[in-house]
Amino acid sequence: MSGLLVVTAVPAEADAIRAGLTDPAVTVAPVGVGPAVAGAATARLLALAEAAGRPYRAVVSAGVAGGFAERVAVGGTVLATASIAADLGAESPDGFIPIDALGMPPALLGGGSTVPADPDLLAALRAALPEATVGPVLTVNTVTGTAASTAALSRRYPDAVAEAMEGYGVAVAAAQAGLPFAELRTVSNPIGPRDRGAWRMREALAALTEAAPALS
Ligand SMILES: O=C(O)c1cccc(C(=O)CC[C@H]2O[C@@H](n3cnc4c(=O)[nH]cnc43)[C@H](O)[C@@H]2O)c1
Repeated sequence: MSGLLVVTAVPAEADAIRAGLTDPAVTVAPVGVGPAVAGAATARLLALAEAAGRPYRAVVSAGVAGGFAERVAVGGTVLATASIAADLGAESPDGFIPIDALGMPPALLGGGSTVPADPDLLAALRAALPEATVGPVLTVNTVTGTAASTAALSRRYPDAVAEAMEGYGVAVAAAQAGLPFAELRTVSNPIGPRDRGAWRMREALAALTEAAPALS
């Protein structure tokens, strides 16, 4: 059995994690931005490792994220209790309806729009990162960029601590392979009106390096 597979979106996130890793059995793979490419690439990496007789033992989606300002500061670290596909569903005049509430047969929904973190893996990460903010992390296809959509998202997911773009896709790939999953994020920007210049990427990448020893 191989070690842990850590999936990031971009190479800068992978480099930051590698810089802090203490366990040589951890593989870090940058696979692209968004849940579709992240899910497909993770599934392929898991299948190749299994076919080679060296299956991974667990999967972590890791990288930077937007944080809900009242719950986590820029530069802070977040651990997901669940990864939620926040925009998977239907709009209606009465508001957003999550895919789970559309009346589809359960077999068509996979795990639904919420994939909980593996309890043991999450407990190990929490023990190693006691300062981390813990709560649901949303997966979005579109970076939230207005005050109105931030407020709407916050109303729909009042416990959510952060949003990113890959966690749910990676989680579904891990679940299909029967592997434990967790999501670890560091906050590069507050969720809110778009201000790309205010993203603190360097600070968030440094926090990823600091958190990396927890990945073992
Ligand atoms: O400049 C942009 O608007 C932009 C749009 C998409 C991706 C990026 C990246 O730099 C990719 C990195 C990665 O960052 C995660 N991330 C960071 N902050 C947020 C956020 O506020 N909302 C959603 N995702 C965020 C995400 O996982 C990207 O893959 C730049």
